[in-house]
Amino acid sequence: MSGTKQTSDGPPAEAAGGEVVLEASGVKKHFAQADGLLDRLLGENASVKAVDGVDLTVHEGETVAVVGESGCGKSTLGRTLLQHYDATAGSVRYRGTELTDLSDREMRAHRRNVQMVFQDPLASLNPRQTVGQILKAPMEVHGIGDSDAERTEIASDLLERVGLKANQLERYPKQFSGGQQQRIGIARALTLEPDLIVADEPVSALDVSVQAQILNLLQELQDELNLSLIFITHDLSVVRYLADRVAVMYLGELVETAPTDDLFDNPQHPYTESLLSAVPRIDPTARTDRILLEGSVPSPLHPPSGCRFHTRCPKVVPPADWAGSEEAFRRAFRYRTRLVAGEVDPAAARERLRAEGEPTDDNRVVDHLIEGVLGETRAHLPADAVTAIDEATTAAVAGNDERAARLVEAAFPSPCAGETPETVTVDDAHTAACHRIE
Ligand SMILES: Nc1ncnc2c1ncn2[C@@H]1O[C@H](COP(=O)(O)OP(=O)(O)OP(=O)(O)O)[C@@H](O)[C@H]1O
Repeated sequence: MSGTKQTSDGPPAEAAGGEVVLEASGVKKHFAQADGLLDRLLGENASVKAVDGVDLTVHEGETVAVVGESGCGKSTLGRTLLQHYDATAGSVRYRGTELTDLSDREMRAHRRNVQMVFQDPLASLNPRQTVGQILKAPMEVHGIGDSDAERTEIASDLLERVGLKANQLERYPKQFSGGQQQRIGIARALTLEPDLIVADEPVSALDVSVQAQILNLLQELQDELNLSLIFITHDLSVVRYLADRVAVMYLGELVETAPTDDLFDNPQHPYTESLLSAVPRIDPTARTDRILLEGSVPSPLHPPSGCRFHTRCPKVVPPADWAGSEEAFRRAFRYRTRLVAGEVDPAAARERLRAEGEPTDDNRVVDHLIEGVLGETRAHLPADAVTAIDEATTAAVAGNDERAARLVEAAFPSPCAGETPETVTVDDAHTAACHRIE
């Protein structure tokens, strides 16, 4: 469509209902950290790659949900977009102005445009201040209202707007329930009339019974004030009716971004599929089997090569010359991942055999380990794959973990481990980064 602004990860501005408010491109936030005693002694620092090259665009009046498991980098992304953290690399533009270049004075003035609502409302409110003081403090800093009386009036209006009573201004945060405290947190975020709010897990610390009320409040305020909202959550089930678009984050990167209905109806990335499989469906015929991911998010100190999700992906791609079935490859690949991560434990296997009164010689331990992971799949693997697994497991049982890792890496290569997937446009504003997508 001519004259319509098309952004890399988002829908055309007109389709999204407004101009671009925030545009992040290639944003990284790395935290310096000495990796271990040896590294510290050698002066070598690894960095925690909490956010590692994110493109994200938010339009006026739009809600973009950022979802992913704990530790994927969602909060760090939110704080970096708001410049609470300096970006390690990349660009963050607010209504066309590059934020990473602003002077301290310019940044102070900019801060009123963007605000944050936090997960733990009580921890984010000063316990020694009354609600009135909490709401009026930012107004004083930014010169809003000509007098204390005027600021008190604005604070009273705000309190009523978030569903509390104006006469509660003199109370302290701990005199309120969790849901009410979050209403105060939201009122505080609104004091400076921002354009954009980043809400970081705003309901996950609240009782289920009040979560919907707070979500409804956010939505009402957003409609009323034409706010843009970045909604950070680990729980995809809360975003379906709240978000216009969803960005799925895994280990510092966005793996899929799509309009909400598209993402729910036509997920492309196996990580998105696994998150969606955990979302309860109202329509039982639409039920999909739960995909259980093994383990937790790997450390962002040393993220996996290639596609960062490959160590947990249920759909890892076999090499072109693989002679067996995809399913057999994936079982073998899972074994590779565990051997490489040092998670195959010969001592524990020997102990189990002993407890069951079985022989505990090395050959028996090797068989027991392979049996535990591969089961009947072993019979469906090509002969050279079986040989590689036997040799690698024998090396692990002999204590040579490095050789074990080398053997399985050579026997079970995958493009997912070897090459970083490109971000592909699936459909209009729907993008995903996975080797399975052409
Ligand atoms: N200040 C910091 N210094 C070092 N590492 C950090 C820092 N802040 C976050 N991290 C690390 O960065 C990674 C991403 O953390 P982040 O809190 O952004 O993830 P998240 O997806 O928001 O998870 P959660 O929902 O648990 O907060 C984690 O491994 C975390 O330990």
